[in-house]
Amino acid sequence: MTEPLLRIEDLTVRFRDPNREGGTLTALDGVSLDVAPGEILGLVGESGSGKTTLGKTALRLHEPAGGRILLRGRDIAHLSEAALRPHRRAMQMVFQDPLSSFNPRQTIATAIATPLLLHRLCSKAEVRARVLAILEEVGLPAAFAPRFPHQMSGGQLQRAAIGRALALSPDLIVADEAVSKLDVSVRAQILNLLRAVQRRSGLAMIFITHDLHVARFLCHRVAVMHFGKLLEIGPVEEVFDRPRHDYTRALIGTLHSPAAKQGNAP
Ligand SMILES: Nc1ncnc2c1ncn2[C@@H]1O[C@H](COP(=O)(O)OP(=O)(O)OP(=O)(O)O)[C@@H](O)[C@H]1O
Repeated sequence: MTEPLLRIEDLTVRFRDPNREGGTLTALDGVSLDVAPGEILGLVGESGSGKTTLGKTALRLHEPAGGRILLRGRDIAHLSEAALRPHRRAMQMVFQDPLSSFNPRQTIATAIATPLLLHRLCSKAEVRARVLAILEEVGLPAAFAPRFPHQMSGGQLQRAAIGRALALSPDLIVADEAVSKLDVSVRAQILNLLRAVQRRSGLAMIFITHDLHVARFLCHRVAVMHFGKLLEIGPVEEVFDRPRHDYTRALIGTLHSPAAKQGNAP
């Protein structure tokens, strides 16, 4: 078996409990899983089950209370911000709401160019051509380069957000409900784009979604989260067609309902 790109071992994350003075809340409880290079792993589970916490902790946007986060074999769980810097480029996140992930006073071209220059991935002379190539890669004509975020639709902005992440040639993208705010017709286009860029670039993706149709369409494997624990993980068809847990069975029940079979897929 190929070495995993990301290995998460016994990961535990606690937050301060806002409802209990001095209390803590365990958002992730001993979660272990691997992500292979070039794989799309879906994280599904109901609200509050720990999906976002897992995605963000994998990228070290949170520091875990326990466990290991091995990125290409190197444990990054407790690295300082300075020691993390070289790894940051390799791990990018795409959020649910593209509008709030862009600076409203910056054009799309500047938003894509800034991280490229910051990480010294191209020179000032090359950056314009690079930005236009990235826009093209995500299906946006060059005319979008000078636009501001409020001058774009949700789908166009999510394309730009994917482009901004791709620009850094990451090994891993965590997409957190990246299509759930989009209209159904646009949703399918963005899912197709994600699938195409993943195939083209060979990057791995953790795709967080509460929508099981979307998970089934896009992901190779799927992990089911429940109350901060990993309930089961396996190839999409296996988990959806032969779930091992009653909870998973209940969660996917809707997928096999007559309405779902009549083509409500994304
Ligand atoms: N920064 C934080 N501070 C305190 N508690 C948090 C924080 N982030 C998440 N939590 C709590 O951790 C638990 C898991 O939340 P998380 O957002 O990871 O779940 P989720 O499955 O992604 O849910 P959703 O689908 O609603 O985004 C919840 O109880 C949540 O309230």
